[in-house]
Amino acid sequence: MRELDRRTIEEVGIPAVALMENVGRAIAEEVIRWCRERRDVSSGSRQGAGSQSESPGDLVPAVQGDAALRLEEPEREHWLVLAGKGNNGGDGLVAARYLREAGMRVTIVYAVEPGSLTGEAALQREAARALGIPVLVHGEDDVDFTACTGIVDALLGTGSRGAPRGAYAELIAAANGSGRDIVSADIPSGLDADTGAVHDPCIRARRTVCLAFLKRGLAQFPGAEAAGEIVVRAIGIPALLCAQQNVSTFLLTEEVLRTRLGVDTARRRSPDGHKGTYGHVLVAAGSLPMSGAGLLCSRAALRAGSGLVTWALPGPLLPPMAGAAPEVMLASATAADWHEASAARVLELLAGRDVLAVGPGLGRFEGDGRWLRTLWEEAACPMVVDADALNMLAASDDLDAWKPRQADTVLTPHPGEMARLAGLSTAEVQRDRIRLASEYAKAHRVTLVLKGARTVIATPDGDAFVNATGSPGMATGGAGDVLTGIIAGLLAQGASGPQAAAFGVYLHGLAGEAAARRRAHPASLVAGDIIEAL
Ligand SMILES: NC(=O)C1=CN([C@@H]2O[C@H](COP(=O)(O)OP(=O)(O)OC[C@H]3O[C@@H](n4cnc5c(N)ncnc54)[C@H](O)[C@@H]3O)[C@@H](O)[C@H]2O)[C@@H](O)CC1
Ligand SMILES: Nc1ncnc2c1ncn2[C@@H]1O[C@H](COP(=O)(O)OP(=O)(O)O)[C@@H](O)[C@H]1O
Ligand SMILES: [K+]
Repeated sequence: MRELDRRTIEEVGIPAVALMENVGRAIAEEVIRWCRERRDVSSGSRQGAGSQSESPGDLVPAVQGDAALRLEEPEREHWLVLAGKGNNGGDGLVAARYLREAGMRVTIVYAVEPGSLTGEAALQREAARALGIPVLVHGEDDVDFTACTGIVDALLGTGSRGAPRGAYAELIAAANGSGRDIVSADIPSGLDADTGAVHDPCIRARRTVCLAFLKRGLAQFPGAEAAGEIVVRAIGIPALLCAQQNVSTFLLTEEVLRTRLGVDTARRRSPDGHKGTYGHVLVAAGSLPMSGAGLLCSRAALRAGSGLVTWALPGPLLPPMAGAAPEVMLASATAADWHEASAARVLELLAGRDVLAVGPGLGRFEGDGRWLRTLWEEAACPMVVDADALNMLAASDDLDAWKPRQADTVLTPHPGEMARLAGLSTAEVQRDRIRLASEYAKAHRVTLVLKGARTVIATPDGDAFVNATGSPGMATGGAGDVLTGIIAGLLAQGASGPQAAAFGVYLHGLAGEAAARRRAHPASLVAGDIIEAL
């Protein structure tokens, strides 16, 4: 049993069966929500075998007053609930009851002889039996997966060890092979909840109802792919215990942004606000071959709501960039290319400005480590460090000797940059993204944004947030420069480092999704589209 469950049950005295009831209900609600959304997408088209079968015993759905458990024409649905012999199976059996109460057809498929269930799961077996929910037993009865409209995977949960064996493996393979939508209880059966290792076989879920808190293995690839959409649902474990138990990894939702991070997700603007109200970003970025990076970053900062943006760039870039984005102010930071002493000019330009974004498209130059160190130590305002500025940071072997920054600092590495920062290979970074990001953020007192699908935002205090917004179309040059601008723009409006980083990543992903929808194909997305979708 998980430590949190144990403490809730033994120390607080909440009965295990009460938790299981909450779990099963949450799973049923998510199944019903799935059915509704699926129907919305297929605009009412009837599907599956449910439509040709009778409703369960001509029952009138008993949950008509409960919106989360209500479904129009529930008899069109016939779900199989695959139940293992442990508590995960017990969760599924409770869900079966609620789905049945909603008027859906439900058949329980036991992986093992039901008489072998014990404890709370055995109680649920009896309740399901008393209600007359149809039962099949793997190995004894034929299970026709094609006759169902969806599958609840309650085979294996956090008590699972190693690759699924025997009946479990056979049911997982059959469920995947059926092509039916699968909603998993807690974790997709076959996934290691801690490491994210995907065993063979492993359920391929459309949605995973993760119970009580985000399991790390679900939040990162390849586990994330098996989990599908992740929903974290409360199950009655007191928040106090979660805090004491150091639950520190969260799925980044609007609610988490509001409650855990204190973000005003409505982004209210004061009716009498003026451009000065919303801050001024200085972007130190761009070089001749990579001028667009600075432009994208500056435009994104404005679209994120910063009142003013000035782009500090090499003088020779000024004429070609003039007018490229009329809203962006330009300031020459050096007569020719970037050089070590130009840090002083950037600091001069920072006077009266609120945030420094540094890195996109800079390139590397002689003395760049000292250049960055000057900015790091002397810029008293919040700072976002990206791209080549991260490589400068990584190349500096005396980072610990740098004067610690007092203002918020946000680093935004992609996995390759993170590898250089941490002295690891990219593969090693990807293997354990959450732990690595958290350790780095705590050790260096920065907010670290480890980019890529399911971006991780780690705070200096040890929290980690996993973002689920975004589109594969965002794997395109310049998308990271846009993110840097967004985070800087939010910092300029008064957000803290963790707030700006988390909200920025969330908004960047939403904009990427919207931009991808606007194109004929996500592959056609370019970074500028993300800015236009903000
Ligand atoms: N009271 C609690 O502790 C609560 C637990 N909850 C649920 O309980 C789950 C954990 O339950 P359990 O600890 O009972 O464990 P599981 O239900 O995950 O599985 C344990 C059972 O599966 C078998 N098994 C393990 N690995 C296997 C493999 N590779 N192949 C085949 N069989 C395997 C074991 O022999 C055991 O019978 C959670 O994921 C969650 O769904 C929730 O109901 C909330 C409350
Ligand atoms: N498959 C994906 N799903 C979601 N977001 C993605 C995906 N691929 C890339 N992104 C996002 O796009 C951005 C790419 O940034 P980066 O690699 O720094 O590109 P660049 O340096 O070209 O700007 C990051 O924010 C990353 O999280
Ligand atoms: K499961």
